[in-house]
Amino acid sequence: MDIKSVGIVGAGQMGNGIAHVFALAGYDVLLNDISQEGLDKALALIDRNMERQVSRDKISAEDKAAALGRIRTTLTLADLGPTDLVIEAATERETVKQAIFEDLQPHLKPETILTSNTSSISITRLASRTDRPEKFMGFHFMNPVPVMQLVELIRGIATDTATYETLLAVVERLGKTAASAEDFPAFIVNRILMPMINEAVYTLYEGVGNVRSIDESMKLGANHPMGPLELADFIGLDTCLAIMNVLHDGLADTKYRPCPLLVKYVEAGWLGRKTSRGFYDYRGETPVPTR
Ligand SMILES: CC(=O)CC(=O)SCCNC(=O)CCNC(=O)[C@H](O)C(C)(C)COP(=O)(O)OP(=O)(O)OC[C@H]1O[C@@H](n2cnc3c(N)ncnc32)[C@H](O)[C@@H]1OP(=O)(O)O
Ligand SMILES: NC(=O)C1=CN([C@@H]2O[C@H](COP(=O)(O)OP(=O)(O)OC[C@H]3O[C@@H](n4cnc5c(N)ncnc54)[C@H](OP(=O)(O)O)[C@@H]3O)[C@@H](O)[C@H]2O)C=CC1
Repeated sequence: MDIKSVGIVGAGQMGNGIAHVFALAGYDVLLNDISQEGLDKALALIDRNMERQVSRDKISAEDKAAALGRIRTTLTLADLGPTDLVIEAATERETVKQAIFEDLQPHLKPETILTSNTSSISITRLASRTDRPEKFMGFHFMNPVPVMQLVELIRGIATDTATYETLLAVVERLGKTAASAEDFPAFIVNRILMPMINEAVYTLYEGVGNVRSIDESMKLGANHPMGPLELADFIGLDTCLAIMNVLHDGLADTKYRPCPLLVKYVEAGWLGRKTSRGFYDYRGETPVPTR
């Protein structure tokens, strides 16, 4: 199938990044969210991130203007009905995602491919609640989307080959690299990355190190571009906890037990960069460790 238009549900950090790369690759993009403020913020961020690419000669000012012209926004989910491909990038909660697919379904063309950018949730289970499990896939972009090369492609048990091949061609047109993962909790990247982040929070919880020493150790001692706690704040602590819960529930192994300190930060509403406070406090000029 030739994909020309893309509907994106959820205009958070992933939704805006996904809209950014699809628009630059020439797709017509329709971005949906439940709040107008969310949509306005996403458009402003896309503009700023594209401007950075212009200033670094990655794209031309004409490319930027054309891409921005291809992005439309809507608060009405049903408006995504005529698009060829839908990418759900709303909050990492299964009930939220299921409700979106249920509400969207009556408005879709029969041939529209449905995908979720979920970090961890079963694709087979999400697909089984729709009218098209054979045209449903996990389409997992990495954060920040304009920079990260990888896209994980996850087939549910019922996904057909044509759908997989269509998405493979889309990834190629985006100039990114696809990796196929089987549909087990958190797939490949987060199966490996999230237990490391959770272990970093245990290292903090048990007093082995403080926020700064843990992050410095992994940056300077293991050459990670960001320390694990800085990265957790960047991803969102609510998302990190949701992924750990999916691993813990889905694999029934205590080694995936979310650190109680991670739970406490989420309970406090300290979700990382997006709420200006997490393992670091971002409200001042420079981030200040909270422990
Ligand atoms: C949770 C999940 O389900 C899965 C996940 O996504 S897990 C998270 C995966 N992501 C990571 O692990 C990210 C780890 N961090 C990094 O790789 C780096 O810190 C980083 C790329 C984010 C920033 O790198 P940096 O060197 O500190 O910053 P900076 O020099 O400003 O940026 C590097 C490049 O990225 C670009 N960039 C950064 N953020 C950008 C954005 N949002 N949009 C466009 N470009 C961006 C910059 O323009 C710059 O480009 P050039 O090298 O071409 O000049
Ligand atoms: N953060 C990351 O590093 C990565 C995240 N992901 C996955 O991407 C998805 C989105 O994550 P992320 O962008 O970080 O999360 P954010 O919290 O930044 O954004 C989620 C967005 O979805 C909106 N939303 C919530 N419910 C609905 C709904 N019913 N309809 C439309 N929009 C809705 C939220 O609005 P409001 O704020 O008003 O609630 C918010 O704007 C998750 O599944 C996550 O696991 C995948 C790869 C990396």
